Amino acid sequence: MDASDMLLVVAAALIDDSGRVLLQQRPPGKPMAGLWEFPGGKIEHGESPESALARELHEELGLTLSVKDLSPIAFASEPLAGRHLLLLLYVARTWQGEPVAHHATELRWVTPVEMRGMPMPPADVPLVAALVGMV
Ligand SMILES: Nc1nc2c([nH]c(=O)n2[C@H]2C[C@H](O)[C@@H](COP(=O)(O)OP(=O)(O)OP(=O)(O)O)O2)c(=O)[nH]1
Repeated sequence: MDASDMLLVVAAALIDDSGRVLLQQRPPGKPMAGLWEFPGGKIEHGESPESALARELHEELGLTLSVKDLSPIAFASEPLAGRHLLLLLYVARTWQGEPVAHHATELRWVTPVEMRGMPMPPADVPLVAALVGMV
């Protein structure tokens, strides 16, 4: 597989003071509609993973984060729709603003244990397991 076949995606586990993580529900009409995901999206040409994630969190939730607020914790590697998804998961505990669902159907703060019972994309399953051990 050529590197250009890779779908490079960054996502964030935003963790609040009580150890809950913010998930968003994918809207109707998109692939995997209705599933719950970590906010984030594709890295665009010329961006670092961290600057892409800060941009996505601003576009999707209206939050402001500095790249130093983002710590890498896990990644997933999965075939997805004829390509190969590399999903890089970061955690953040500080940001500015209150999240607003600009793209998602709904936002929900959940504990990692509650997250296990929510329908998520296949790539997220091992990421949730990694979060359970660290939040
Ligand atoms: N943001 C996010 N994307 C995920 C997760 N798990 C997972 O498989 N993905 C996939 C779904 C998409 O194929 C891709 C994220 O790209 P995206 O959000 O920019 O793409 P999209 O399909 O929603 O929409 P578009 O930009 O192509 O219109 O990664 C996750 O937890 N968070």
